[in-house]
Amino acid sequence: MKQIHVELGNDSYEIYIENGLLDRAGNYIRSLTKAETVAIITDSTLEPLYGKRLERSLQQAGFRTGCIVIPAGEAYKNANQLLDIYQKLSDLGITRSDMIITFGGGVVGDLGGFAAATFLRGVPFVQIATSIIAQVDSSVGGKVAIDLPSGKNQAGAFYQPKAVLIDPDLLQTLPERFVRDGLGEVIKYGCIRDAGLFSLMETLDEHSITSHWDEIIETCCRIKADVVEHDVYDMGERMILNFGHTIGHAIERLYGFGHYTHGEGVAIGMALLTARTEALGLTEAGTARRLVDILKRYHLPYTVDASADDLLPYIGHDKKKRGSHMTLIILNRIGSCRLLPVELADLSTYITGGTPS
Ligand SMILES: NC(=O)c1ccc[n+]([C@@H]2O[C@H](COP(=O)([O-])OP(=O)(O)OC[C@H]3O[C@@H](n4cnc5c(N)ncnc54)[C@H](O)[C@@H]3O)[C@@H](O)[C@H]2O)c1
Ligand SMILES: O=C(O)C(=O)C[C@@H](O)[C@H](O)[C@H](O)COP(=O)(O)O
Ligand SMILES: [Zn+2]
Repeated sequence: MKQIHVELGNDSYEIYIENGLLDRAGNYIRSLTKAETVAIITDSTLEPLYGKRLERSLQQAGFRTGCIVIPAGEAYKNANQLLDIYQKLSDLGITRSDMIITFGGGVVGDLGGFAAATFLRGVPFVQIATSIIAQVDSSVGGKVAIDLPSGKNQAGAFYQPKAVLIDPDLLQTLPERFVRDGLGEVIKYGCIRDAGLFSLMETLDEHSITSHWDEIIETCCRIKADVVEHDVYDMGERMILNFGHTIGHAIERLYGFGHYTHGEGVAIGMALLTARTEALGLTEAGTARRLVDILKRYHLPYTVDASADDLLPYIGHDKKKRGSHMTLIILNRIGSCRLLPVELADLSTYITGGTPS
């Protein structure tokens, strides 16, 4: 069992990474709370696969359980589903001394976490992360949100979980497309902070990487915990976790949520921006090539059939926009990045669609 502490004062918590953890989740959660009732928020793919196992573990630990199932996919990370969850939490009689568990990928974690943050002005919650994106990124750090017609994650909160439970065994049922999707975020971690992780991924492929999940999940969670501990409210350093997201989020919104997965959008965003910053002499020569090569290796996209003019209206809603400037995250080289404040009028120098060039 691996345990990573996230030090955030009164909001501190532990990340537990352990194969088979799902069946022991009840005991872990019992050690955190005297709650009578636990509301599980999950999706329509996960509930039939694992719902009974999770409920059994919770009931054995003395909890009364209720399960709220949302339709699977990014298209449902929205206000309608949020209202539906509020109603069901109310029907279950959830109080502030009870507990919510988000059991799923990043969509369930973000949407269910936002419900936890806002229902009764806040009910404690635990993230049980089931996809690669959730196990390496979204379950840690307390960003919870829903999408709005104006763009990704446009309504949300910073609301930390009481614990994060990660069972890498669950990845065995994750569909291939979402394995690749998650690798988009793992490649991001290599780019921004860990040249060794990036090099390791250059020696593996989508099959051999499966025997490295524990190591990769731990590495990414440690980076994320460290970044979040320094800047929980995303005022500066935390923005590095947004590398590739400015263009990526605009692509997700432009094509309709769910057409491109989040990791696919981030992959294209990293490739396009890095090609541009390398051409401008801001990024070490050869970096964009290595990035495109690793995206090809894991069958991730790096081009988009859209222009800068298509993307710029959505980029205008990015949360890194402050007044008349936007902060971009650019690579110095693989493993090292920096924040680059750019006047909005100059954004088109950096933002492109099409193919990295
Ligand atoms: N809050 C954050 O810090 C943060 C970080 C990264 C991404 N995100 C958000 O996360 C979302 C993407 O996450 P995602 O890729 O996990 O999406 P997701 O939750 O939609 O999961 C992807 C698909 O895989 C299925 N699935 C998940 N785990 C499974 C398992 N073990 N077995 C079988 N099927 C499984 C889901 O049902 C879904 O169909 C986006 O909305 C993104 O914005 C948030
Ligand atoms: O935790 C963060 O901070 C991140 O930026 C992690 C990202 O991978 C994640 O996609 C996040 O939800 C994006 O946040 P947003 O503030 O751009 O909506
Ligand atoms: Zn992301």
